Amino acid sequence: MNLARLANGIAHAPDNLDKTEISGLTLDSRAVGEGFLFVAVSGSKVDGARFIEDAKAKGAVAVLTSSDAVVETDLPVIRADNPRLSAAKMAARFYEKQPETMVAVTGTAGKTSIASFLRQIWTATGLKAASIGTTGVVSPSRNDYGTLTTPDPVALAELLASLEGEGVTHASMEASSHGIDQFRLDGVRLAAGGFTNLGHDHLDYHPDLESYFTAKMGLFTRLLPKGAPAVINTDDQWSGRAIEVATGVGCDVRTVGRNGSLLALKRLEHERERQVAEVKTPDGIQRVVLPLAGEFQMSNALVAAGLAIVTGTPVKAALETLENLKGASGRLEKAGMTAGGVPVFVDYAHKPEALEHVLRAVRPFTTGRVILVMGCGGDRDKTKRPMMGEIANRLADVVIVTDDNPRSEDPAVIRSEIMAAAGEAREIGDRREAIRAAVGEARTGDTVIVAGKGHETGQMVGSINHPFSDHEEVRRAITETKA
Ligand SMILES: CC(=O)N[C@H]1[C@@H](OP(=O)(O)OP(=O)(O)OC[C@H]2O[C@@H](n3ccc(=O)[nH]c3=O)[C@H](O)[C@@H]2O)O[C@H](CO)[C@@H](O)[C@@H]1O[C@H](C)C(=O)N[C@@H](C)C(=O)N[C@H](CCC(=O)O)C(=O)O
Ligand SMILES: Nc1ncnc2c1ncn2[C@@H]1O[C@H](COP(=O)(O)OP(=O)(O)OP(=O)(O)O)[C@@H](O)[C@H]1O
Ligand SMILES: N[C@H](CCC[C@H](N)C(=O)O)C(=O)O
Ligand SMILES: [Mg+2]
Repeated sequence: MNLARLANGIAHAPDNLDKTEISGLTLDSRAVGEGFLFVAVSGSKVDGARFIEDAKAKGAVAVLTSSDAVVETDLPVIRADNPRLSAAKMAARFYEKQPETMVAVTGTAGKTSIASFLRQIWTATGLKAASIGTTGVVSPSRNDYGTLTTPDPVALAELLASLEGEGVTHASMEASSHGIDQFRLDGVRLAAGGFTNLGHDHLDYHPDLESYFTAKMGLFTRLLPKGAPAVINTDDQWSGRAIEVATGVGCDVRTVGRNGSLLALKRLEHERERQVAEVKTPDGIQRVVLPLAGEFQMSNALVAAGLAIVTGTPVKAALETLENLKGASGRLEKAGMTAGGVPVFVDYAHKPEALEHVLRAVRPFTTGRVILVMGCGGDRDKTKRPMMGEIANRLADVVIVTDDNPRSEDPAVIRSEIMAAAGEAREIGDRREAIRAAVGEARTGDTVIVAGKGHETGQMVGSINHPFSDHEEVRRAITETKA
């Protein structure tokens, strides 16, 4: 694409760019190819401007950087006040196509589940749908493992174009606070947005909870077009504030939950691994069956149904399809059952509120003890550690503290910070051994939860990701215990 056209109205380009053709763009010099525009931004670790010469050596033909950056290069330099935002807009212009109906969901917990549920509702009603998020990308023709919750803007734009090329018309995606803050979604043409809840997470990145909330609200204040529907869960401490913000910027706010204006949860009965609800809808009361345990899953299902409804799915169909929903991988997922009939769940709770919800969710059908295996990630918000230790100690009967992606930190130090608040908890650093111990001591009536890694397929120690799956380890432990 012609560079002058690519930059037009998005960034200030020198006058002589009419003849420069761009074959791609990237924020990472390591990904530059022949004929690329290199976007040099200052990051949390380094200043991308340091890599302009590397980018040039790899074939970059122009640079986009901030208005005030001092750069020395003979490549043409395009300037913008906010080069991350400009990069997202340029990527959208470069790749052009996107699924016709794009929906993004934000909040501390439930995004992956909702993105998956929404894709399943759309698919069940005959649409070609995809979901994009922490667990990867799922579409009628792919099931790719993911790394980031919200991909970088260029990868995202490329992905959306390729989904459109596959014939996908509806796509749901997760908007992480990092993603919103770093302008990764600013090129996405959104039809609707959703909000789940706000809890303690990522306070290593955001200065405090208030700024974390403000970042999340960027979905409504910046990313949704004026008048677009915003589906908000009513049952969180932050729901009122989120409704206020979304209403204030002119979103068409529809709420779901106990006091929902679109979908109101009137009665909820928990059975062992499913729940039955009565939901008040604009078309009257409808019975809803959800084949998943945990009240939080009902909340997620209602947000997903709400998002389907505001993007055109009939109310009755949206709620009926919930009966066949599959949980997202590693979200309170039964990974196996011991010989004594003890269910062993793998769950992605790696933050306080999630852990609390999951421990509460299994209590109604646990006649014996709740046995929990948990840890906390290295190089991530350290203040979560004692909070999660305290919750584990208060809500589980047996707690085994183990490793969960120590990354560059000393795993023993991470464990000790959890242990300091975890009462009688036991410490078994080796996650495989910890899972084996939990499964080994489970008796009929107990429930085992292995928390923190969910769908992940590796244990990150230093910078090496060692293959590791909680699902596999649970199955192995069950087999070994039976033998
Ligand atoms: C803290 C964080 O979010 N960092 C993201 C951010 O990096 P940054 O801009 O701060 O990077 P930096 O290392 O300081 O480098 C600055 C710039 O120089 C560039 N560079 C760097 C080295 C080089 O050799 N050449 C080069 O061009 C980098 O590509 C970057 O553009 O922008 C990059 C490009 O989009 C992201 O890849 C990177 O994600 C890192 C890998 C990451 O781990 N992010 C996590 C924390 C994250 O985003 N998580 C959220 C939430 C998860 C959830 O709870 O669901 C997510 O959406 O996944
Ligand atoms: N609505 C909810 N309220 C509280 N906890 C939840 C809710 N939904 C899911 N959880 C808990 O949070 C974990 C992560 O759920 P999910 O992956 O759907 O959320 P997420 O917002 O995508 O999280 P992440 O930001 O880590 O990717 C689940 O395994 C469960 O423990
Ligand atoms: N997207 C989350 C994943 C955390 C998963 C947990 N297993 C950990 O390593 O802390 C993050 O990067 O904070
Ligand atoms: Mg997620």
